Amino acid sequence: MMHSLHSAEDKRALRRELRRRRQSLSPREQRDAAHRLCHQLKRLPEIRRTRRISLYLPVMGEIDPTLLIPWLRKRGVAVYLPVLRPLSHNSLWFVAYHANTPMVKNRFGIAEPDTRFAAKHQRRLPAWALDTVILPLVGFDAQANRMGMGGGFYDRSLAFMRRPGPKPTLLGVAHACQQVNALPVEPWDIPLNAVVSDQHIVRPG
Ligand SMILES: Nc1nc2c(c(=O)[nH]1)N(C=O)[C@@H](CNc1ccc(C(=O)N[C@@H](CCC(=O)O)C(=O)O)cc1)CN2
Ligand SMILES: Nc1ncnc2c1ncn2[C@@H]1O[C@H](COP(=O)(O)OP(=O)(O)OP(=O)(O)O)[C@@H](O)[C@H]1O
Repeated sequence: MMHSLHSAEDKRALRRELRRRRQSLSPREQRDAAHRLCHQLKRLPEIRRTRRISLYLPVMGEIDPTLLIPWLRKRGVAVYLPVLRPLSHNSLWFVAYHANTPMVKNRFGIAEPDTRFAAKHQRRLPAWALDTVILPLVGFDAQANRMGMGGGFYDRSLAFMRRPGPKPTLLGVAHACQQVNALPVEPWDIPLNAVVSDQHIVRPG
């Protein structure tokens, strides 16, 4: 693998390679990874005390965090999904997700709760109102640095983390095969509290 990423071109190439890696996992490997991830997550103190958590519906080989939902429901935890904000460039809202939530496809083809419904029922929150955010990662390193899809969606939505005030726990999740030696840290990157894979938990520092 590459030792350093000096250009945007290198970063794009690495993102492409890591996306290819997770997409080449078999359905069986995906299923096993999802179960192992769920097991790792349930052990985390941050998850055991969460009341409002956002996760995501997996696409294109992303590790599946949704096996956690029944366990969260039993504990009375409110579950949210990211929704693209219509009038705010590349940032996210978080909308309550239930079995009967009306869903629509966003411009990337990812199912998300219908915001018209969410607005009416006041079930739409900015990230600061959550206590845990589960982020889908394309790549991560041993320092828990992250690489996402490249849209800056989570970084923009979490920019408030730099200011005083309430701060959710940020947990990146990924397949173990998405780990690399080192990722470049960009000025806008918001640090994670941990990265959780199907095989281990990585904390920064
Ligand atoms: N499951 C899931 N949901 C998520 C994210 C995610 O990474 N995974 N996001 C995390 O940010 C947000 C959506 N961000 C995304 C950013 C880029 C692409 C994407 O597929 N881009 C295409 C090319 C762009 C296009 O189609 O116009 C690509 O890279 O091939 C998808 C989602 C919110 N929801
Ligand atoms: N807080 C911010 N304000 C303005 N632009 C931002 C902010 N955060 C990130 N960006 C922009 O978003 C773009 C994508 O950033 P980057 O490549 O780090 O995405 P990513 O972290 O992989 O994606 P994501 O956050 O969606 O998982 C960059 O061009 C960056 O300038």
